[in-house]
Amino acid sequence: MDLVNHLNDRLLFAIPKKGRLYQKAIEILKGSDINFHRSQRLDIALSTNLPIALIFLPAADIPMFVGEGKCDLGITGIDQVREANIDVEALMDLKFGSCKLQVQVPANGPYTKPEELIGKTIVSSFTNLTRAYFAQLEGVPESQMSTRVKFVGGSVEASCALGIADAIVDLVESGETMRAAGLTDIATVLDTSAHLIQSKHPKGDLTLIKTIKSRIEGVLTAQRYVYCTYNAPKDRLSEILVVTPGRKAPTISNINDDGWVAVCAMIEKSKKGLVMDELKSKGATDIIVFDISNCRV
Ligand SMILES: Nc1ncnc2c1ncn2[C@@H]1O[C@H](COP(=O)(O)OP(=O)(O)OP(=O)(O)O)[C@@H](O)[C@H]1O
Ligand SMILES: O=P(O)(O)OC[C@H]1O[C@H](OP(=O)(O)OP(=O)(O)O)[C@H](O)[C@@H]1O
Repeated sequence: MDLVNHLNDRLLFAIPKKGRLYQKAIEILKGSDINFHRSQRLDIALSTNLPIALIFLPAADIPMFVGEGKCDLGITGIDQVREANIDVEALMDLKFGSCKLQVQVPANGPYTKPEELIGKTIVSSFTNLTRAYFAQLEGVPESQMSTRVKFVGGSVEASCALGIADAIVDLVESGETMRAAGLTDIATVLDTSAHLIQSKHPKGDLTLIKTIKSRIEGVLTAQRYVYCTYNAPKDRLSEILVVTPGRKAPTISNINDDGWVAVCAMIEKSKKGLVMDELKSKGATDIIVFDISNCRV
C-alpha cells in the first residue's frame, strides 16, 4: 500500500522510533485505544480505528516536525524541545523518560564547580543547551564565550577519558553510566521528561486532538490512581471520609445494614498501603483496592 497517499486526511502523530522513549510511548498509544499495525522497517503506521497516522522518528527530530506543523502532535523529551529551540505547545507531562541533563567531570579530577570549566572544552549531544548554559555562566553572549562546546552524537561519557573533553553535559537517570565512566555530576542544566507536544498551528481535526489528549490524560490517571472500596460505620463516617476524599468526592451507597454504608473513591496508588491501614484503624471493613485499566477524567 502506498502509505504516503493515505496521509492527507489523517492527523499526523510523531512517535519516537527507538531508544529510551519508544516502549512507553507505544504503551500510551495502546492504553489510549489508538490501534495500529506497523510493518517491519516502515516508519509510518496508519491507525486501524482512528483517522491518525503514526510517524516514527528519532526523538531529536520530533520537535522540528511538530514545530514546523508537519505533524500535529508528537511525543518526545522536553530536553529535545529545548535543544531544538522550537516553538511548540507542551500539552502534557507524560511522567516517563525522567532524567537530568548534567554537567559531569572526572570524579578524581580538579573540577568541583561549573564556573571552573569556563574556557575549557565541553562535549555534549546537547550543544545548544550547553552553549546557552556556559554563556550564562560567563555572563556574555554566546558569540563571545570562551568555553568550547563540541558535539558528539553518542557515548558522550567516554569523552573525558579519551582526552577530547574536560567535562561533558549528558543525561543522567540512575547515574550508572556516569559512575562507570569515572565521572561525577557537579551541576544540572535541565530536568526533563517525555511530553505530549502540539503544533502551534495544527492542520488536523481539533476535536480529534482533544480526544487524543483526553484519552492520554485517562491513561496517566489510570496509572496514578487505584479504585478503593470499603464498608464504613455511619457513626465514624466523617473521620473516615477524610482518608479517601476522592478526586471530586467519594461515592457513598446504602447497604442492607442500617449502621453501615459502602464507600468508593479513587486513591493514589503510591499511598494505597497507608490509606488502607488508616481506614482499618478508623473502623472501616472489607477494604478492597482495584487497578484501574482506563478512565476519562
Ligand atoms: N537514561 C535515561 N532515562 C530516562 N530517559 C532518558 C534516558 N536517556 C534518554 N532519555 C530520554 O529519551 C530521549 C531519547 O534518548 P535516547 O538515548 O533514547 O535517544 P535516541 O538517540 O533516540 O536512541 P538511541 O540512544 O537508542 O540511539 C532523551 O532525549 C531523553 O528525553
Ligand atoms: O544514568 P543512567 O541510568 O545510566 O542513564 C544515562 C544514560 O542513558 C542515556 O543513554 P542511552 O543508554 O539511552 O544510550 P546512548 O548513549 O546511545 O544515548 C544517556 O545518554 C546516558 O548515557
